[in-house]
Amino acid sequence: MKIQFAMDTLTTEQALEWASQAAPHVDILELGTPLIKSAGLSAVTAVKKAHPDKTVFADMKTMDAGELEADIAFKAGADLVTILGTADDSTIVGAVQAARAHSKGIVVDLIGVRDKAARAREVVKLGAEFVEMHAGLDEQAQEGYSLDGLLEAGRTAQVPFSVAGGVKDSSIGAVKDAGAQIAVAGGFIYSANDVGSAAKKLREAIA
Ligand SMILES: O=C([C@H](O)CO)[C@H](O)[C@H](O)COP(=O)(O)O
Repeated sequence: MKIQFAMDTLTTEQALEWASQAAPHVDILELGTPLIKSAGLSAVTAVKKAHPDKTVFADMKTMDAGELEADIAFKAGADLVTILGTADDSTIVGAVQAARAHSKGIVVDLIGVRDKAARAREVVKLGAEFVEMHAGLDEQAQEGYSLDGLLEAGRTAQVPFSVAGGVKDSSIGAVKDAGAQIAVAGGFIYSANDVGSAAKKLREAIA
């Protein structure tokens, strides 16, 4: 299973610092939505330039104009770009067209989708590379939140998936056992005193 580091920060400088600390232990470097909104797509270009060997993931969370938004992210250096699962099918199809033109991939983020397993099957048929079973930061803050619902959706969907929603060293094993291709971790890594050690801890937990 691959590990994706979600860098939810507001500056390119911070992202570059975190990326260099975590890079030896992760496979995918994600530019979080707040970072892209704050710094722009030049942040994607900077991270790809610093880490050409890593898969660079632009968390655009696009809801409309799929082809246009995916195209500008790929041109900036992204290898994978997210479209929201709540978007119209035509938005996803447009984004997939852009991905094919660049020989890159579209990931459909299922944040806010009630029946994630059913929508996962639909969007993979539309050409998504994989889906992200995702509970966002606001959902995670609610009382009683757990990863279990995401893992169950992944198990039943029968399509390639990642899991994002507060993954940490104590839960990454369950993500692997559920059959995920990728575990996404943001806060667990970037909130640690030592970003590199936190990323290493995740890798060791699934070794
Ligand atoms: O996508 C995310 C969120 O919507 C804010 O942009 C996070 O990057 C994703 O949830 C992973 O971060 P953690 O939940 O902190 O592990």
